[in-house]
Amino acid sequence: MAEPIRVVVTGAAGQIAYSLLYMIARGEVFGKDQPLILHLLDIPPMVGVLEGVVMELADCALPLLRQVVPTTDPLVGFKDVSAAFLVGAMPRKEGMERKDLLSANVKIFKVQGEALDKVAKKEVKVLVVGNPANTNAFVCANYAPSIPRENFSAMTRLDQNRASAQIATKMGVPITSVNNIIIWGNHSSTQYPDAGQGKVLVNGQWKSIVEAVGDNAFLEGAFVETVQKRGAAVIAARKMSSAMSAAKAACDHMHDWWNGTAPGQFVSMGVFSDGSYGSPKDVIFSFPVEIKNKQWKIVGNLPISDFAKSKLILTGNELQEEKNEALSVLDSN
Ligand SMILES: NC(=O)C1=CN([C@@H]2O[C@H](COP(=O)(O)OP(=O)(O)OC[C@H]3O[C@@H](n4cnc5c(N)ncnc54)[C@H](O)[C@@H]3O)[C@@H](O)[C@H]2O)C=CC1
Ligand SMILES: O=C(O)CCC(=O)C(=O)O
Repeated sequence: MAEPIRVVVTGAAGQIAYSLLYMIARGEVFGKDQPLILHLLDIPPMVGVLEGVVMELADCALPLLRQVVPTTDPLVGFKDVSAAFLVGAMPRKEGMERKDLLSANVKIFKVQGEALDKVAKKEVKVLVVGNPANTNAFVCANYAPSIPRENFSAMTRLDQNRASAQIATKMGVPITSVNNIIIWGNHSSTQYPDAGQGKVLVNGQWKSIVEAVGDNAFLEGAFVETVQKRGAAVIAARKMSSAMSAAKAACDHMHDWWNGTAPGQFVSMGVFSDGSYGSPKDVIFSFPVEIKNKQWKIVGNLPISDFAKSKLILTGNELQEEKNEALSVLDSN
């Protein structure tokens, strides 16, 4: 069997981590033959809860889990890690937009970027889940200059999964019969869920979603809005934000980064923009990517409708504004 790798989950005493840790430790991300040392990072007031999580992980009796390292010190939490799930942050409450969390949360990602820079493996893959995820990932990368920028990403996979589930329901097919739906831009209500390149398996044949659904008003209206507002709908219903589905999406994201995407299939990830598709450069923008040998590549030359272009501009502008605001918060500290 391979040597164990070290994987850190921040916000390890929180609700997403409660589902996420189990999925990782079962081997659902890095493989069923990859032993793991899990680092659990949270803040001092959560030490008691963290102890409970450590007890439960032991009681799960998981064969791949070789050691658990609970800590409140980022320099211990990030030491020698190969993969980092940055979940720990303040979640929004009903009535807030995710960007309302900016001033509180960007400071966390500055400290964590600095710690990653000092003690993580240089090839570490970093997935930012804590909101506002795109801008937090931007901040984290900026404070970790010795780690390649390509190693930082933000999670829009939950939005992709939500969008695929909407289409599967509409078409009455299993979720495995839907692929290549794209989430463009920010993990916020300006994101653009785009079914334009998507495919659906109907009666044994892969067809374009646009043709199979045959309802543009739906694809440009209710479908987009449902996905954009799904996080808020879950908060309104549960009085807490999405957790089980967020944990599953984080596993999907890191799994595909680690293991690659199937030929012809792409997934959505927030990554540093190179200006593709008219997006602003140097913000963390969600694009369709293909992954090989643990390296992602933006899928190029996809046809984009005028409707889609206008949506991409909107979400790109928001990311540019968030980036400026984050930089001014950090400057004033
Ligand atoms: N990108 C996405 O699709 C999604 C993002 N989220 C975001 O994920 C974040 C976490 O959500 P939940 O687990 O539900 O929240 P939670 O409140 O249950 O847990 C957050 C945990 O982070 C810890 N924490 C706070 N500051 C920390 C720091 N500096 N270092 C380490 N840990 C720290 C807290 O003590 C707490 O244990 C929120 O920002 C939420 O908005 C949630 C769902 C989906
Ligand atoms: O919506 C939020 O602010 C928290 C959870 C989240 O990001 C989501 O469910 O998409």
